[in-house]
Amino acid sequence: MSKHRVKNVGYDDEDYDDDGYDSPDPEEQEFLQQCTTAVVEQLRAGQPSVTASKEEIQDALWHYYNDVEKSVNYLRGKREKEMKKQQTTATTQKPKGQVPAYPAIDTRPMAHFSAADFFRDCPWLNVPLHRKSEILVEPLYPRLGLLGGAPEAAGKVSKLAALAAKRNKQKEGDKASAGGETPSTPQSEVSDAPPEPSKLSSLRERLAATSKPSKPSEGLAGLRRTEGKPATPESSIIKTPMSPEPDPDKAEAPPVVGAEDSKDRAPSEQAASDMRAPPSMFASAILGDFPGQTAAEPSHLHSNSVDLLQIYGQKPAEPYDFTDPSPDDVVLNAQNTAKGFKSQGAGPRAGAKKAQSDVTNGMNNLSVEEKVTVKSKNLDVLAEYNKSKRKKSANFVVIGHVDAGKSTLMGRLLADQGAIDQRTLEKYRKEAEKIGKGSFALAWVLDQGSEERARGVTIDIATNKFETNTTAFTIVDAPGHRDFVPNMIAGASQADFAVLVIDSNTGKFESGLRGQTKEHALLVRSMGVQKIVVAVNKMDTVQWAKERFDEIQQQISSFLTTAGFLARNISFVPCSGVLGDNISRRSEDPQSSWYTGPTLIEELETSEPYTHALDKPLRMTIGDVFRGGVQNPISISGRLDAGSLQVGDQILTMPSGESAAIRSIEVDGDTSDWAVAGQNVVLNLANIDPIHLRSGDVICRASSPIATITTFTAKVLAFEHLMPMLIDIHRGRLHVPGRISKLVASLDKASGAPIKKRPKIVGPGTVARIVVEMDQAVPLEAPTRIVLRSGGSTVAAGLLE
Ligand SMILES: Nc1nc2c(ncn2[C@@H]2O[C@H](COP(=O)(O)OP(=O)(O)OP(=O)(O)O)[C@@H](O)[C@H]2O)c(=O)[nH]1
Repeated sequence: MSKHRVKNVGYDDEDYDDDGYDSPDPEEQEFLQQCTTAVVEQLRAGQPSVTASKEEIQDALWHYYNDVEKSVNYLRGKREKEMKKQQTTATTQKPKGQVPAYPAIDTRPMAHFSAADFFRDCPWLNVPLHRKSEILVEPLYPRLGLLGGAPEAAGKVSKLAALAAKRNKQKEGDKASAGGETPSTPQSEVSDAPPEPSKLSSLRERLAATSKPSKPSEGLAGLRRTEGKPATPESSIIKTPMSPEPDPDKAEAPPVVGAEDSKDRAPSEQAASDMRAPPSMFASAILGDFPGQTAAEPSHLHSNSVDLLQIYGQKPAEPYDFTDPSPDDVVLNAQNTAKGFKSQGAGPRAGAKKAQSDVTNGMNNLSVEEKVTVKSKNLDVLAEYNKSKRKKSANFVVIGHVDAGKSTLMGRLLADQGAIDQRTLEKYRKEAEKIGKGSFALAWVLDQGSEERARGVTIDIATNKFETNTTAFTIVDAPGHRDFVPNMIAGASQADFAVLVIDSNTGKFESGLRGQTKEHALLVRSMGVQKIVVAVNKMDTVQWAKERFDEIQQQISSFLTTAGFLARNISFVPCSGVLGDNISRRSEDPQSSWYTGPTLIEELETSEPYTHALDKPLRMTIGDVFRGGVQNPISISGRLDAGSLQVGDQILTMPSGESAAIRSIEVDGDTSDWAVAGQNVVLNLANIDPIHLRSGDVICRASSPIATITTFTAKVLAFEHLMPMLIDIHRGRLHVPGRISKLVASLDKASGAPIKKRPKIVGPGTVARIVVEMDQAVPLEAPTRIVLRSGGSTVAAGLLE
C-alpha cells in the first residue's frame, strides 16, 4: 500500500508514469521511519502493554498525515476497544474447553488475514468446541416461543406456550408407553437448553461413522440414516410423508437405523429410496454427505441440518404426518375456546379428515360451467333482411356546445313523437322543479343519470328511439362539455348524420363557436358523417329575429363547408326546444312567420337510407357490457358496423380472443333471430366470462378475425400543431394512449399528394400522413376513422390507412 496521499492527480499522458507512480520517495521513507519510531516510543512510554505492529502504526500515520500524537491516540483507543470486547466475550460465552488467549499484539508486519483459513475447521457453522467462544455469538434476545410468546427458559411462560408444552409432554408420554421406547427429552428441555458437549461429541462420532462417501443414488436415503448406534430419540429416522410405513410382516428385516449400505435396508425402504432422485450438489452439501467428499477430509467438515439445529439449541422439527391437529390449530382452537367459539378439528385426525373432505368437496365444486348449446336456425340472413318489411333506419348524433339545448330539444322530439308518455314527462317536471331545475324537465328524458340531473349536464351518450311513418330513428345524445368529448366521439362513431344544435341567444352563439360547436362539427366530419342538420335553437330568446338567424346561418355554413361538408348536405331550422316550435309542428308565433321551410322532423326524414356493408366480415364495436339478468346473464350492446349474425352463431371477441355463443338478439328493443350491419343490437351471450368483454372491444368471427395492432399509418387533418408527441387514440368507445412517432409527409388536401416529406411540425388545417404507435395491441383495421387527442383537446382526426 502506498503511503502517498494523492490529491486531484491530473492524469495527463505525459505526467502519468505507471511504473514510478507507486514508489515512495526515499526522503519520505526516512521521515516515515522516524515517525514510526516516535509512535512506538510514545506507546511504550504511556502504557507498556499497548503495542502495535509496524504496519498498523504506519497505517495510522498515513491516515493522520504523519501526526505522531494523533496516531498514538488512535492506536491506544483501538487497543482499549479490543480489550473490552475480549473481556465481554470471555464473560458471556463461559467456554468449557480451553480457549486460546487473545493473540498478543505483534510488532512484526502482520500476515494478510484469510477468512478461508480462519474458518477452515468449522465449515457450515459446525464449530469445534475450542473455537466456539471465538465464533459463536449469543443472540442478543432470547428466542421467541410459539406465536411470539416468551420462551420457557426465560422464566415466565405464556398460557399458549404452556398449553403447547403440556400437549407435547403428553404426546411423548403416550408414545413411550405405546412403543416401549425410551421417552424422548421433552421439547422444552431440548429446545431451550444450550448444546451439551456430550451431544456435540456424540454428533462428531456419528458423523465420523458416516464419513464414508455415499453413492449419489443413496443421497436422499442417506439423509434418513443417522449413526451406527441403537436408535435414540435424536437419531431416530426422520419420517417423511414419502416414507412407507414399516411392514409388520418384515419386522425381522435389518433395522434401517444405522444401515450403511442400501443392501442393509428393509426391502420397502430400498424400493422407496430407489424411486427417489439423487439430491443436487447443493442439497447434498447443505444436508449431508456430498459426492465430492474425500475420505481424507474429516466428516465434521460436512454437517447436516439436524446438527446445525442442535448446535443452536433447537430440537429438529419433527416431521408432521397430518394425523393430528397442527400446532397452529391447537393454539387457534385454544384461542377460540377461550372466546367461546366451537373448537375445530379437536379430535385426532379431525384436522386431516376435514382438510381432506374440504379438498374433495372443493374439487367436486370446481367444475367448469357447463357449455350452453344454442341451436341455430341456419337462416340466410341477407335473404331474410331483404324479405323484411322494416322501415328505413337512421342513427343521428346530437352535437353542440354545452347548454345549447340538445337534450331539451331531443326530449321534446321524443315527447312529440309519442316515444315518451305524458305521465312520465309530468313526473320529470315535478322532480326537476323539486331540485330547482324545472327548465331541465325535457332534458331529463335523455339525461337519466343522477349526476347528470343534479348538475344539469349530459355526461355520457344516451340512446333513444322514435319512429315516424317512414323511418326508425335512433338518437344518440352526446355531451357538450369539453371534458366529455371522448364520450361524444363514441356517440359520433355510431351516427349516419348529425344534428348540430346552436344557442342563438346573444353572446351564446359566439362563445359556442369558440367552444365545442366547431370542435364537434369537425369531429363528426372527420368520422365520416356527411349530412348535418343545424338546429338554430332558443329562437324564443331572440324574438325569432330573422337577422340573427341569417347571421348564424352565414357563419356556420361557411365554417362547415371549410370543414368538408357539401353545401347540399347542410340545412338550417330555426326552432325552440322548450316551446316545441318548429320541432314536430310549425311555430305559431307571428314573429316567426318569415320561416316557411321544413320543421326539424321533416328535415330529418329527408335523410337518404344509408347503405351498410352487409356482405363484409362481421364487425361490431362493443358499446356497453351488461350482466346480471337471470335468463341472459351477459349481454353486450352496440351497432353492427359490418356483416350479419344470427342466434346460435359463434363469435370471437378481440383483443381477448375468447369465443362465445349468441343466445338471443334484440334489434331496436325487439327480439329477433338475426341482425345486419347498421342495426343497433343487444346480443345476449353464452359460454364466455364477462371479464373478456370490455366496451371498445370488437366482435368478429374466428374465420375472419380482426387483427390487433400496435402501430399504424393514418391520414389525418390536424386541428392543432402536430409533431412527435404523446396522444390518446380514440375509435368509438375504444381509447388507448400512444404517440405520434413520425410525420411522414404533409399532403395536398384535394389530391392527397405529398407536399413536403418528413416535416418537423404540421400546422392546424393541414392534412398529413403520420405514424402512430400505441402502448397496447388493439383491434384496428383499415379503413377506420380515428381521433387523436392530447392534453384534453382534439389535435387531429382521420383515416387509418
Ligand atoms: N329559452 C330557452 N331555453 C332553452 C331552450 N332549449 C333549452 N333551453 C334551456 O337551456 C338549458 C340547457 O339545456 P340542455 O338541454 O340541458 O342543454 P344541453 O345542450 O343538452 O346541455 P349539455 O348536454 O350538458 O351540453 C336548460 O335550462 C334548458 O331549459 C329553448 O329553446 N329556449
